[in-house]
This record gives sequence, C-alpha cells and structure tokens, in this order.
Amino acid sequence: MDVSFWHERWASRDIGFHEGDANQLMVNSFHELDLAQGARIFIPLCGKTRDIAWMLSQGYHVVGVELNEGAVLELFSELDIEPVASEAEGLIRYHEQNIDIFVGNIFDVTAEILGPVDAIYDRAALVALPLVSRRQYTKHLQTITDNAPLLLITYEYDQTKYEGPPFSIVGDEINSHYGEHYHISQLASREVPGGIKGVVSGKEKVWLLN
Ligand SMILES: C[S@@+](CC[C@H](N)C(=O)[O-])C[C@H]1O[C@@H](n2cnc3c(N)ncnc32)[C@H](O)[C@@H]1O
Repeated sequence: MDVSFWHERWASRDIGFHEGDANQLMVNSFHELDLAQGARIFIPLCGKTRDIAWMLSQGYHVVGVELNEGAVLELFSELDIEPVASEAEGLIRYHEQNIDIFVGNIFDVTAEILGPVDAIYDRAALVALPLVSRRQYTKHLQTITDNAPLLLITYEYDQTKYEGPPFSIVGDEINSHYGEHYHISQLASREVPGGIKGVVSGKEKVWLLN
C-alpha cells in the first residue's frame, strides 16, 4: 500500500474503516494499560478516529501521526478544537493543549519529533499494512517509543477469501513482531458484525503488550 492508495481513499471518501464512535473493545480494555491521568498516548496512523475524543475526555494527552492532512483537519473540526500549525522537521504539527497530530509518513517520525510516549494504541494501523511493511512498522514503532506498552486491535479471518486491507493477523504473527520485547496477552474478542467488508466472517481481537 503506497501513500497514494490512502490519499485516494480519503479523496473518494472510501473510509469504511472510520467508526462513528469510540471503539468498544478499546473502551472496555483501556484500563488494562494502567495509566496515570495525563498519560500521553501515541496513535499511529490515526485517521480521524473518534477514539481520540474518548481519550481526551478521560484526561489523557494524545499524539497521533496521519498521512492525510484533510483527515487531520476533519479530526480537529469534529473535536471542535482550533489547533496551531507549525513545521516539525519536514512534517506538519497541529497542536493544542492536550493533543499533537503530525501530518506525514510514520516512517519519517523520529523519537525526538514524537516526544515522550506512555502507551501506544494501534487500531486499524498494523492491520492496514501488508506483511513486509508490518515488519518495518513494528520495528520502527518499538524504536521511536522505546517499547512503550501497547493496546493493539487486530482482525482474524480467512485471508484467502478477502485480500485486505484490513489484513488478517494471528497471534503467532504478533509474537514474531513483538515477542522479543513484550509480554503479549489477548484481552477480548468479538465477531465482526456483518463480517469483513461483508465478504467473510471474522473476529476483532484486542491485545495487551507490555
Ligand atoms: C485503516 S485507516 C485507520 C485510521 C484510524 N486508526 C482509525 O481507527 O480510524 C489507516 C490510516 O493510516 C493512514 N496511513 C497509511 N499509511 C500511513 C503512513 N505510512 N504514515 C502515516 N499514516 C498512514 C491512512 O491515511 C489512514 O488514515
């Protein structure tokens, strides 16, 4: 998936991945991260997810990275926040009190740009990438966050029935990316209502990595 694939999806409003409300598995599992008030949560490939509104409402700080600037502007508009824009080493940083969103490619984000991270939340980010990029992405994520604890949401389904994205990711693969530095536990799982893109039945799973 190159960057033009995602820009085209935003341009044509082919954004079925966007949920109208905070993700229920995330809401039910977030306490497992055991974070202090004001903790800074990193959301890679954040789109304009409503999960950000939920985290802000719970008193957390959020830092996100998203390729598509239009998505980021929509995010702030829907949050009813007017951010300040600045340049940040080739990326654009949109900032307001408890929120920083960087517009650019995740692979151009360094630990210095990102700043301190208390936890990572990955929904529809790992599963959005093909396998070769997933290897690169998970290594990069661990480097720029110094292996911060991670709440991860994945899909599992028969990959021969639908080509993705989202891609099907099983526990063994998560272990291959993260097993060296993390203890991995599955917290919950639910059937995807209507299946994956209405084509194949699938499960949505939430994992805690710490
Ligand atoms: C499947 S969407 C998920 C968005 C969000 N996490 C959510 O739950 O709604 C994937 C998002 O990642 C963005 N994206 C894809 N590749 C990226 C990259 N290399 N760097 C930053 N953002 C990227 C896309 O523009 C898209 O908004």
